Amino acid sequence: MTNTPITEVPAHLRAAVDAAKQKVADLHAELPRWELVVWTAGNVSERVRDDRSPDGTGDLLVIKPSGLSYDDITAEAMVVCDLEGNLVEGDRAPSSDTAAHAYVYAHMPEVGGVVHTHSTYATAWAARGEEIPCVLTMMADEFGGPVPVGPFAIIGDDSIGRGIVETLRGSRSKAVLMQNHGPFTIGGDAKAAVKAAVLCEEVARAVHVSCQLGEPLPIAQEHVDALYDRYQNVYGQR
Ligand SMILES: O=C(CO)[C@@H](O)[C@@H](O)COP(=O)(O)O
Repeated sequence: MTNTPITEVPAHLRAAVDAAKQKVADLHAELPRWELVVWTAGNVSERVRDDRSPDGTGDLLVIKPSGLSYDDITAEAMVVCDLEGNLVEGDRAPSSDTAAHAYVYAHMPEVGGVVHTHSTYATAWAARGEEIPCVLTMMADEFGGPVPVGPFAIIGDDSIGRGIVETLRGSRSKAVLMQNHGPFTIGGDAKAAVKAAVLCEEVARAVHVSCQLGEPLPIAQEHVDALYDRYQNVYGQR
């Protein structure tokens, strides 16, 4: 994605960026709350869409600064980057996973939020490079099938982001287990991506326990499809 560098938050995005900073700050508290992280090992971002750039090149992302303790996270501490991962606003370096988040936003226009954790059970499946089979109705509901594994990729360039996109593009899953690393999740906004991270860890744990007891039973594809359709289109308060 080539576009003129964004050197400051445009005036017409100021209010949306400030709202996203508060939302992303608040959502980081959910990571320790649901025991998805230790220390600072997780991050949440949200896209801020620029309607004046229909090709998405003016969109921004809001994410935490790298290494910031969850106890110290405030809206004011959040940083803003463009979709190439360049810092646009903030006085600290952005998350070390910013390039991955940015690559997802740049190549999956429907994605509005990205989360990365090292939650224990999902990371254990990632260490084995094994997808989580769709043997629970909760998996059919939220992921529409198995939780897939993405390629081994070293942090530092767009290879993690590329692996996430290659794995999730065309998949119903909102979660990918990056081999030997851990889960990344996506959603229509940051809250949906956090929910996917919470449910990914829950099903990773439940299926792991089931595997200790014996062979989990698969769910027929027709039932997976029906469960996914209901949950995505009917479930909850309308
Ligand atoms: O997994 C890694 C580094 O390998 C990161 O996700 C984790 O340490 C969190 O880094 P940030 O504090 O977001 O820079």
